[in-house]
Amino acid sequence: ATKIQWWHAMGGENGAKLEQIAKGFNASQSDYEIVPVYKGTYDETLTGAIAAFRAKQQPAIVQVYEVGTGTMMAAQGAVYPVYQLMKDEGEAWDQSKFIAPVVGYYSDTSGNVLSLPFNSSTPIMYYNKDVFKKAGLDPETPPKTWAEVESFSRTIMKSGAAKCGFTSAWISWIQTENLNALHDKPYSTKANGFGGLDAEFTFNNDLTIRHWDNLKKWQDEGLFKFGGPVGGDNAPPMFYSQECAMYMNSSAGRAAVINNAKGFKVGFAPLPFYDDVIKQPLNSIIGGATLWTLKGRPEEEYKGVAKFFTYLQKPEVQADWHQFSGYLPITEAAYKLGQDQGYYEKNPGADIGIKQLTRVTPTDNSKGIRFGNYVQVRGIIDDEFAALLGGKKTAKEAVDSVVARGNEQLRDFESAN
Ligand SMILES: O=P(O)(O)OC[C@H](O)CO
Repeated sequence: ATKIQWWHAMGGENGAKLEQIAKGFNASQSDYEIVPVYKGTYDETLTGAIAAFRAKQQPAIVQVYEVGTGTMMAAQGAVYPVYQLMKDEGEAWDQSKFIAPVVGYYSDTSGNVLSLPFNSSTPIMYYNKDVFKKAGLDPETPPKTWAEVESFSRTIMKSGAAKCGFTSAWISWIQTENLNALHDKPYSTKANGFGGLDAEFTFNNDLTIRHWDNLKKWQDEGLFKFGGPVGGDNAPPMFYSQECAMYMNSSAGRAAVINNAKGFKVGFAPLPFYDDVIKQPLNSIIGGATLWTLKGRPEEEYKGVAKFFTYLQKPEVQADWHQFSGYLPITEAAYKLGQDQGYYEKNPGADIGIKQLTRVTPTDNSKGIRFGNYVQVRGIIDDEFAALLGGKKTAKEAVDSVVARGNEQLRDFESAN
């Protein structure tokens, strides 16, 4: 069989499941063998794939997180657009199968989806129902607003039910990018970067500054515990050990929550918002990743890639992956299959992400973001957030600095492309 490398960034429960999916495809035919290779975090996987391409060592398939989309789209000589691949290899391709927010996020200016949607997510809030009960809070009523997150956290701590109110993974994705989308604030000019490489960041607005300032104050009071840079790997254990009562992370944290949050009941809720800024928050934006096909591999591999991509779109494969991991059902058929199976009734909260993502028609501010060099910008966000938490900068200084340094990255990318 022709071997086809699939570089990916899925560790833990979801990584094991991804390997099963590859095995499922390999067992379904004998011409091709998909070989999954774990390359570390999303930024390590993307950086590694770019280096490999330059060295002519690239895999046929690489999983790239949503914020790497701008970089991949600009790398025209390196990527083989999925719609083109499927056409060339005679495989069926119908973009209307995918849910609208996914198509919107991954289409080029002509409306073509360039990479295969595979694992789209959106951030949600997980909370410990037992701790809520112990603190005298209603376990069926999670906080809706940031004011409630603050007051519930204080109640929880004062009652001794838990040591910390809340933690969060991904300060960049959840507490900065999604924060602005939910409140209908532009993240940059040019429709959050969808309108061109000459976009400039503008998210150093009152909302971001106020929120970062609150996070610093809440940290100092002990209500909030920082989960660490990049994805915030320290956040999940603080929730599993019942140290923090609430926890914001990707909907795809679900599999690990189910596996690790032992001995207490978990509730699922939408992300909180500031109700004096917006009465009803907009949709959250998607995260997770898509599968990009890279050029320059032997011709026979591409037929196998196309067949594998057809396999991944099967409703039963997609629904199984979604239900196991917490990634969204990214095709309408996979969502419907789950409904017909009674999955959402049997698993309350499993559809929080999809509902939050599709609750309104997205505006230019909530459709997503698209920038080059965004791996670097995420690094700058983490740097400046650390400076804020360490008391070296005020929230305004930190956020202004992210925007100034981030804009340098955008200008570098613009001149190189
Ligand atoms: O944890 P994931 O896979 O849902 O991804 C989270 C963010 O989208 C990464 O940018």
